[in-house]
Amino acid sequence: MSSAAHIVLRNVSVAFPVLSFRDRSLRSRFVRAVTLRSAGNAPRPRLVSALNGVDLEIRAGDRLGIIGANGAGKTTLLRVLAGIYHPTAGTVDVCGRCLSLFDLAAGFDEEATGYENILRRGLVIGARRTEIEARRAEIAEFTELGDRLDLPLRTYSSGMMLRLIFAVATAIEGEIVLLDEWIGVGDQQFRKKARQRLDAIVARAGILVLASHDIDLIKNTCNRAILLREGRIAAAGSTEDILDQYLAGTGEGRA
Ligand SMILES: Nc1ncnc2c1ncn2[C@@H]1O[C@H](COP(=O)(O)OP(=O)(O)OP(=O)(O)O)[C@@H](O)[C@H]1O
Repeated sequence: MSSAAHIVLRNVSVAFPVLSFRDRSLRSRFVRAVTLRSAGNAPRPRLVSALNGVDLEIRAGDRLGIIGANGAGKTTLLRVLAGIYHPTAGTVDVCGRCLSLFDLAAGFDEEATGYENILRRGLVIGARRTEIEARRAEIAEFTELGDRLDLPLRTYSSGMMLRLIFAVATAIEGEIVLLDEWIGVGDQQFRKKARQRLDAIVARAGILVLASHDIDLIKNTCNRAILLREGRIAAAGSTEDILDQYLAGTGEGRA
């Protein structure tokens, strides 16, 4: 796999327009219509800022941890890197094939069979149809779900569902792996198998970006980290330094 993978973000911001419940309600719309308010008086959405002026360069060999409190912008940043969100300002340059191992439920259809969902989910995480079809048998075997793969997804337990998600996610390779903290999946035996497979994927990837609240996971996986605070990069540096700053901010201190 090429080692030329890189990511450059310049001054990236993401803001979401949000209408309040009151502005969206049918009653409010009806009242506005009967009082003949002009379009100029239509409610303006409030903007929620999720990322603000983010500058970031990630090079081949980097294992970047993204840490920050709830709502700091971690998932939004992963989604920008995956091309799911386009920035409202700034530029994003991602060179290399991205494997998006987060947003676990995306692409699944409750009424479709396990086999059909293998294809759907594979396409969502960035694989080509031919690639998924070529690995179908291998993915099915890894799930250990046997004939149940012919049944609709709505009949699966949550553990079975996780097996399917994980098997698809880790059958495909990417130069850039985007991940959050969902690794603790399934029962004990499956978790061990899953962890080994994920480690192999991460080892082969040129770049890993891991967004997590799990300090040990970041410490054991990443060589660089950024601390996000209210959508901005508050600090960037070695994993050790950034975890120190994060834990000092939360008042937890280091173990
Ligand atoms: N679709 C959306 N519409 C409106 N606001 C959003 C949307 N997605 C995220 N936000 C807001 O953007 C900010 C960043 O959210 P994000 O999910 O990226 O944070 P996070 O760091 O991943 O949080 P957590 O650790 O809780 O998962 C939050 O204020 C959130 O409310």
